Amino acid sequence: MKKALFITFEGIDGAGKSTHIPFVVGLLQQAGHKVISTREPGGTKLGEQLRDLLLHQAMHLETEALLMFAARREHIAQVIEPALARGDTVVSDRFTDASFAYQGGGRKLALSKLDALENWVHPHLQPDLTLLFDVPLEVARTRLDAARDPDKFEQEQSNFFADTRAEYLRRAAEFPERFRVINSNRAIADIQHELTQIIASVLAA
Ligand SMILES: Nc1ncnc2c1ncn2[C@@H]1O[C@H](COP(=O)(O)OP(=O)(O)O)[C@@H](O)[C@H]1O
Ligand SMILES: Cc1cn([C@H]2C[C@H](O)[C@@H](COP(=O)(O)OP(=O)(O)O)O2)c(=O)[nH]c1=O
Repeated sequence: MKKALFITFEGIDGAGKSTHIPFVVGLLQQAGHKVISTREPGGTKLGEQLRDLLLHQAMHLETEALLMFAARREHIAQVIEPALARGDTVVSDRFTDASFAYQGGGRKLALSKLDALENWVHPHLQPDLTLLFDVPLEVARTRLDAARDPDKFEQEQSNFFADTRAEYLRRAAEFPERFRVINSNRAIADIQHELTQIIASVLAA
């Protein structure tokens, strides 16, 4: 049986990660994996209700962090762990690195509090591979302006995204064994070429 993988997609809003998820899911399926594609915040009925609050309702930054992890707890229990236990591969549009980047980097919640939540909610679960889509802020902003109405996070100022991006890159340097940083300021075909190589090397490992 194929080894079940847990793969996460990360990046600031507008970096292009959602664009590439179907492509990577296709690569994994071609390699014989059954793939569960999911997202955070969300992925469960309760999680999607929490997502709606998180993306549209102003709240204290600690409430925001706690609700992100509450949604994650449900997501792990109902979706991620059962899928991995069945031998399915899980692809998630964001996971805990997003809490460190947005609530920690962007909003300045103490990283020690996020460490505590992570150790509580998933002490033994980490992604096998985290694809970090990295672009300059102005590129992300231009893409978002052209694409959609902004939610609560997407309305933040550029210094918020500079700090969010910096925390993502700091974590990529801290956990090089699972992170791959992808220069997302390129043609989609070039990014797909790199993704094909990364997935091939992970599947061969
Ligand atoms: N490499 C790219 N070059 C040009 N436009 C892109 C690229 N990647 C994504 N886009 C466009 O940018 C917008 C945001 O992409 P999306 O994948 O939704 O970003 P994210 O999920 O990271 O917020 C979309 O309109 C998408 O078509
Ligand atoms: C998972 C997670 C997401 N977020 C934020 C990042 C995004 O701005 C937002 C929703 O993520 P996302 O699904 O990437 O938004 P979209 O579909 O609009 O591209 O939630 C956090 O702040 N902390 C978290 O832990």
